[in-house]
Amino acid sequence: MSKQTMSTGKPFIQVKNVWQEYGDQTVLERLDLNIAEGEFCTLVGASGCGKSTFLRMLLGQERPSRGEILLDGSPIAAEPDASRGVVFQRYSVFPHLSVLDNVAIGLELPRAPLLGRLLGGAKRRAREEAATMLEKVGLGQSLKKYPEQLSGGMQQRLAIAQALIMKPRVLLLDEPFGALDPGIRKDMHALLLDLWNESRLTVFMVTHDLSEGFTLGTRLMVFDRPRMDPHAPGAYGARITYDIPLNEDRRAARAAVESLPATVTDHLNNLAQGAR
Ligand SMILES: Nc1ncnc2c1ncn2[C@@H]1O[C@H](COP(=O)(O)OP(=O)(O)OP(=O)(O)O)[C@@H](O)[C@H]1O
Repeated sequence: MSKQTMSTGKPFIQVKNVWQEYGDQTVLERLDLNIAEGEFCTLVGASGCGKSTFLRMLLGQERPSRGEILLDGSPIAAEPDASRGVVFQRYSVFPHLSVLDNVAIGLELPRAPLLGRLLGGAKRRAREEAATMLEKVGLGQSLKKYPEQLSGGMQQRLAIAQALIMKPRVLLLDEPFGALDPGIRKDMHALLLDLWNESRLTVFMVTHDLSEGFTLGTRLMVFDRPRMDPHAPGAYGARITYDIPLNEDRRAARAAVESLPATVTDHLNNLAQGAR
């Protein structure tokens, strides 16, 4: 499927009347979404309105209290599996493994569950595959280093390589660049778009940076709590109050921000700032 003509066929992911409640706190309510394969969804909204909760449900780490999420027409697996990769804001790499081993281990463990590590030719192939992926994310010169010897941006490149080596169909990113300097973030945007452009990867990315959301996304989703009862703060959950399709062309995405009514952009900016 070309990224230029996002599929209009059967949705890849269907979110049907999904709610998430913890005790008497409703965090999310009535989420209804259809997502085509290859879409790049950016998720913004005030702190605590359930964006990470939504990602955890997509990952299969949590089940919705009500409703269902379908992937290719079937209920999403109840546990994380190789079809979905995840990158968090804080580096989730293994500190005691080299850069190369951090990526190769993802290939080795599932293929050799008893031994833990592959041997001989299979091991060599896994390491070659890992090295190629690391080259792609710009870490080809750092294969023997350890995570503590890498900068923050390099560690996030490593985390992305670790997720992508498993060839997931869905990549979940929870504020992956939140801890990085602005210059490094720009490099990371370019890297992520390159990786996305050359794959059918469907991306969900939480960000507190609205311009990042508009720059990267083909679709921007705003989480907000439109109803609030001061006497029962947990009574109502957040919903997706804006679901804005963005053009493939990045410049057009920027134009979309400019063409929004000022009241909408002000509201979105307030939400994004409230989230910091
Ligand atoms: N396992 C849980 N048990 C109880 N409450 C939870 C649980 N997970 C999340 N919550 C609550 O759900 C709400 C939403 O949390 P979540 O982390 O999804 O928000 P968020 O939009 O990602 O926030 P932020 O932008 O600050 O990361 C919060 O009030 C949080 O305390």
